[in-house]
Amino acid sequence: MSALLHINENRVLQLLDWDKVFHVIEGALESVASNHVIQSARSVIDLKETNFMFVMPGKLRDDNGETLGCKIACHFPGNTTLPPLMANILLMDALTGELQAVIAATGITAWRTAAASAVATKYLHNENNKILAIIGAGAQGRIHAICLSYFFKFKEVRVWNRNRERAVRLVTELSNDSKWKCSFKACETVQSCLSDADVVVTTTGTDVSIVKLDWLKPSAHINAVGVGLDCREIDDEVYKAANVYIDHWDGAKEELKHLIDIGIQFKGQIGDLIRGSIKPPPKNSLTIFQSLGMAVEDCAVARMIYDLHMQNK
Ligand SMILES: NC(=O)C1=CN([C@@H]2O[C@H](COP(=O)(O)OP(=O)(O)OC[C@H]3O[C@@H](n4cnc5c(N)ncnc54)[C@H](OP(=O)(O)O)[C@@H]3O)[C@@H](O)[C@H]2O)C=CC1
Ligand SMILES: O=C(O)C1=NCCCC1
Repeated sequence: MSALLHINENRVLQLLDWDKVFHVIEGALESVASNHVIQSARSVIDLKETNFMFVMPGKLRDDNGETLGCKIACHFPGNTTLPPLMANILLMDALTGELQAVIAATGITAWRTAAASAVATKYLHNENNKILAIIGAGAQGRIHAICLSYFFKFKEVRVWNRNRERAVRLVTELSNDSKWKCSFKACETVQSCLSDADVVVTTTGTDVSIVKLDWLKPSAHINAVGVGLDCREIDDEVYKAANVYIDHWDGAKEELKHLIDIGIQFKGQIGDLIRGSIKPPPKNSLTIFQSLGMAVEDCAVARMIYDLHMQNK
């Protein structure tokens, strides 16, 4: 038996790199479409008092061989000093099942989710000098603003948040960072944030629809990141008008029943677009990447972190 390794959050954040994460996430999305993965929809346990536990096991085969892992994510929204999402990944030897490492995964969850949106944006709206609108300035809103600004050269990045102070704080943080060449703006309303926006990210998970069809540019691309069985942040009319893509069918069948029930037919998985096994949507059409998050994204990034940690000890 080898000794169990723990890679903590600080070490993970030192090793995360946007180009590397983008590469492994693009590979993981593609592997899903090529049937090189084993995973299911996540299982969710309601711990009451608004706390939840999510369990996400998966196995994938990629350039690095076979990777087996399981993320356990606890969402405790009442946390004050700790982040609301506390996640860890158990990484196993794919041949024996032996536990190799426990890897902190709060940062990994944020980065892999934003990278999946960046991959979807590459395949559905690969343009520079545009306007980005971020709806929700929590962990996902913040990391999406950073990740998408890194990969696409926006001329303006707008942020709306229910509690406006948080949007202003994020905009101040981003404006003070000299590596960004675009302008950042906190918006008063969702409508003003969306007006003329080319790329939109929704990250509130709210059960009331706050994104309306009339407020969107007809050629906008939306990365819909908020998830949960009650999540309705985007109005049904938007889904009806859009070409909708998902990350994985197994998750969609479980967690997007409300969209299936109103007749939404998903065009395919992002991995199918990457493989070229489905046609891209018509240019200038409204598109949605409905992200759910996948175990194999976590496994792929955990494996990358493990390998980098071992090479740079
Ligand atoms: N697709 C994927 O792979 C993943 C999706 N998620 C999902 O992304 C969403 C955001 O997660 P995360 O950023 O980590 O969470 P945070 O707790 O960090 O942020 C939550 C955000 O949602 C806003 N919000 C909450 N309730 C409402 C409401 N009723 N109306 C408007 N805004 C609201 C908050 O605003 P305020 O500041 O005013 O409270 C805040 O901006 C969740 O739905 C989560 O399940 C998370 C991880 C991966
Ligand atoms: O994909 C994930 O990871 C999560 N999604 C929803 C909320 C918790 C973690």
